[in-house]
Amino acid sequence: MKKFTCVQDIGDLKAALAEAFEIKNDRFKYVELGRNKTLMMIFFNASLRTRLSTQKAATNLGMNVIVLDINQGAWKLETERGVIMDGDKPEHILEAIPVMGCYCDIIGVRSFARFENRDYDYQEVIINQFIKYSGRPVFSMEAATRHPLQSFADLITIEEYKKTPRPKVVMTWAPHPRPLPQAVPNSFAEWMNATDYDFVITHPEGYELDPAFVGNARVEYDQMKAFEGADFVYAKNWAAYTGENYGQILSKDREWTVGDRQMGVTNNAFFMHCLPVRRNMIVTDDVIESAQSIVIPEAANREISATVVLKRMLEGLK
Ligand SMILES: CCC[C@H](NC(=O)CCC(=O)O)C(=O)O
Ligand SMILES: NC(=O)OP(=O)(O)O
Repeated sequence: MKKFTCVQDIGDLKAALAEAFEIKNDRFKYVELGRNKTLMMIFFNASLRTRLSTQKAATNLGMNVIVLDINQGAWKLETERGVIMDGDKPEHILEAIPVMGCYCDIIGVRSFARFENRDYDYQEVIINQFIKYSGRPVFSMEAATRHPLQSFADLITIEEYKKTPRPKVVMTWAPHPRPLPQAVPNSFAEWMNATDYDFVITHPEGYELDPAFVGNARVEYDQMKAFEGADFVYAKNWAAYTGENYGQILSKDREWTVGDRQMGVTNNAFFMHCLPVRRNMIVTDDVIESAQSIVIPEAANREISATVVLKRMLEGLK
């Protein structure tokens, strides 16, 4: 595996799930694979789960780990080519990336959408520069349009908890005080569309995601109707994607906050969220603390999804 940025990069999902459950059964099984190999994790944005679970995954495989928070201690980076660098950025990313590649064997990158220009974000400029110039295998730790490590963990979790072969999975928008990226919902939709689940997306009008990610999913503007008979509810906020509204908040309607009212029409659905979550904006205290909430096992599976991806990258180095 030379890159991991999207569902296609993991290949056959059934094989990937089998590998995940094998590793979950013995997470140190491949501890020799990463001996004397170094993972470099580069964060342009904050993180808790990705930072900790990916570092744990690397140690499961016997790797050394270097973590760099680009905005704390490193030189401010110019990311645009052709800019006259007479401002407050002493280093260009096109030098920094190959230099970082000198000190490691595998690179993970977190770089959120900036919401300044939709084309810039959706062309994945930053992570694609790492893929092009680092000389190393690169995986996404959430980029501008996807979060594949999260989505792989979400799939593992649904497979562990589903009670029927083809569960009804509902991804619902929920209100948030800030404009959040479309990366998590895009990625979840991409992975759900790669399964044979009954997948539904529900959100207020104006929050339509990129059709390239929505695919064949059913879109329902009536949240209660969407929740009917659901086996899994996946809640997330995202800012508007369409046209001039890109990156904007169009609604903070707390009728969309997931509570007992909505969960009451489901098929005793499990509640999922990638975390961090704004309680009583996205979901009520009662729902996220209920027996149906699986947000903690979902977060725990981030170690497993990262271990599978790092294992495949290490195998590719041989
Ligand atoms: C894994 C999720 C990362 C990120 N979440 C946030 O930025 C939340 C920040 C906040 O709640 O203020 C997002 O929505 O993409
Ligand atoms: N779900 C997730 O990626 O969490 P962090 O942003 O804390 O890494």
